[in-house]
Amino acid sequence: RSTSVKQSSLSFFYVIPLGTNGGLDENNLSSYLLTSVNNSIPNSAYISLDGGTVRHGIEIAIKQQSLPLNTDKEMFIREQIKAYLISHGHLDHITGFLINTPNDKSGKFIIGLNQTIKIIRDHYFNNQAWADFGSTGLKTYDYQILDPLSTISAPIVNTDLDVRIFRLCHTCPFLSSAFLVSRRNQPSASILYLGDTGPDDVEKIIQADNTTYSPRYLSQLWKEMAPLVAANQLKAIFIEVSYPNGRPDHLLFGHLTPNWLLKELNVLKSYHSMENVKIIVTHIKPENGAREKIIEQLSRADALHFNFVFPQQGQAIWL
Ligand SMILES: Nc1ncnc2c1ncn2[C@@H]1O[C@@H]2COP(=O)(O)O[C@H]2[C@H]1O
Repeated sequence: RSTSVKQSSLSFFYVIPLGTNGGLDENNLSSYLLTSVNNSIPNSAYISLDGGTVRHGIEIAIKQQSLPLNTDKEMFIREQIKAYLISHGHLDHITGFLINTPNDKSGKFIIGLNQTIKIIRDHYFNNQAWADFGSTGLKTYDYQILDPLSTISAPIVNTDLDVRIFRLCHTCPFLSSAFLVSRRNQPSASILYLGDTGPDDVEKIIQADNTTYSPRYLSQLWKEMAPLVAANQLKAIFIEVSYPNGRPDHLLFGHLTPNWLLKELNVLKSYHSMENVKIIVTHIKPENGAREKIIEQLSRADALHFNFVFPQQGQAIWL
């Protein structure tokens, strides 16, 4: 079973995976360039969803001809990546972005939850771990803090894209987030990018009186996505599967397996058929044939309701 991610006259978005794995290989960490497509031509203004591997991913993308062969990677980073949307502050989602900050062009925004921006300010841009390229220092970047309780999308400056944020649990109560990125201009369309997340049934906070509380952020997210799926506006969901089945729940560290992913996606499918939404599987931990196992585990009968895509570094995806 294969799902086409090739160019079509009906494409709304162009995605270049700069890094697809969940850790271990520093050359291939979570990062996805996204731009809108009009008349089959990708717009030159990209955003970066997470920033794990940046420069090396662009080199691979040029080799794969997902970017023109004469692309100058330095110029591309400076001129064509307009904003970094960071799902959470873990190093594997931000390290490539950080390393490239000294040569970046000013006037860009780092976009995320208040909690994520605080990690960047306090732990990276603190003149100890790294120079302060933020708004309190060298001012290369400004911070765009998004409110997860707002139902309105915010513009991403210098692009034709808008964004809305949602909270996720990644070892509760540590927060990660999901971005709903939408085209501002007609025809409208959206993609949903999730940072790391554990399953609702596993992510629990133990309270002071020893009772547990489950925020169930994924179930809230699926409820919000259902109308977009029904309207055929949601083109893709980028969601993680870090480990193959069999990983015990207490060793998930805030991640999903194929079984947990299917359990979550079936909640969304209970609202509407998912046949028109591509499910782009991110963040596989590159160990012990995990990728092959996960692909196999997501091809079983109960997975056939979903169009899974397994992205490869540098290989473009048209949505
Ligand atoms: N308790 C733990 N023991 C060992 N490894 C851990 C533990 N918690 C987190 N990790 C690892 O630290 C990583 C941080 O990034 P990830 O969440 O992608 O994946 C996490 C695991 O690989």
